[in-house]
Amino acid sequence: MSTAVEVDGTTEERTPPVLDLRAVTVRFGSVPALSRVSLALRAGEVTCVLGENGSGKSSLVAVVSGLLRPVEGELRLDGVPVRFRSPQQARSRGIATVWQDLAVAPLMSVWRNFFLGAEPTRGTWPLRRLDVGRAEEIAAQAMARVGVAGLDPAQPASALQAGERQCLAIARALHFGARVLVVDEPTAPMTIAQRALVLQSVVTARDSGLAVLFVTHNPQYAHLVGDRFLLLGGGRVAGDLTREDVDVEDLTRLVAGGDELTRLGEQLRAAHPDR
Ligand SMILES: Nc1ncnc2c1ncn2[C@@H]1O[C@H](COP(=O)(O)OP(=O)(O)OP(=O)(O)O)[C@@H](O)[C@H]1O
Repeated sequence: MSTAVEVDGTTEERTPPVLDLRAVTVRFGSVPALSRVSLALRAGEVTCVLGENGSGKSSLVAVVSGLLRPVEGELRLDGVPVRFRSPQQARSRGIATVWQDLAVAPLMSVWRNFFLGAEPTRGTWPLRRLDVGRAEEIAAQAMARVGVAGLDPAQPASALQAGERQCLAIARALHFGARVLVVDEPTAPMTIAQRALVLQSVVTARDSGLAVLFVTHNPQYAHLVGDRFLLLGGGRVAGDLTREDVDVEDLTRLVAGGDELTRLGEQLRAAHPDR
């Protein structure tokens, strides 16, 4: 089912969101980390979240991933209100998160990290055995799909570079049928080649029909892959723009004016202290 919306006087068909945040508020004590943030994530679309430190990006990731529960507002999955009690629950509903400080089990092989308990087996009980060959083949194919070709799946995960680790998590999400992919880009230094790998795998996920939420500090990277841009300032939505609204220079200017975004958020809060 799709809905028709008016865009510049023309009627455009838009699919309904997979995941919809409606006026979500999150507080830490009396500090509002997010204030009435709304956001619709659609299949085959990358939504980039941008904002300076403390603007609420991690809180937004935590809400979507089931780590934080909003005090106000709601999440809807396929139009139905949901309340995730844990990241496991969000994951079981098809929301895969690639955390900023993503951990891998460094001494375990790449394929073990890929399956993490969901390994393929062969034979029937009581002779059921782990099918290592098949597991390696699937992991290697899944990694190649996100742009990491020719990888030895038997090597320890510690041999992977930072971007490849993120790709491993994205490859898992694709293989296990996630519908929403949340990528919180690491702020730690990464080579351009590693960043490019992550961006490429975000595009692969989008082209495979996932709804992608991509959190980044970098407007250039955002503009390379984003269909929509959510600008946060002081926990509020300070801008919700599409590719048609902004070119990369506009986006860079808006994000570089992070202080302005924060001030705007504070002004909005002062104007509506009850919200
Ligand atoms: N665990 C916490 N306890 C108290 N306040 C918190 C906590 N986590 C975040 N905050 C506050 O909530 C607000 C939003 O923080 P958040 O970490 O979501 O921003 P961010 O945009 O992800 O920042 P960064 O880019 O530095 O990670 C900030 O004012 C922050 O100080």
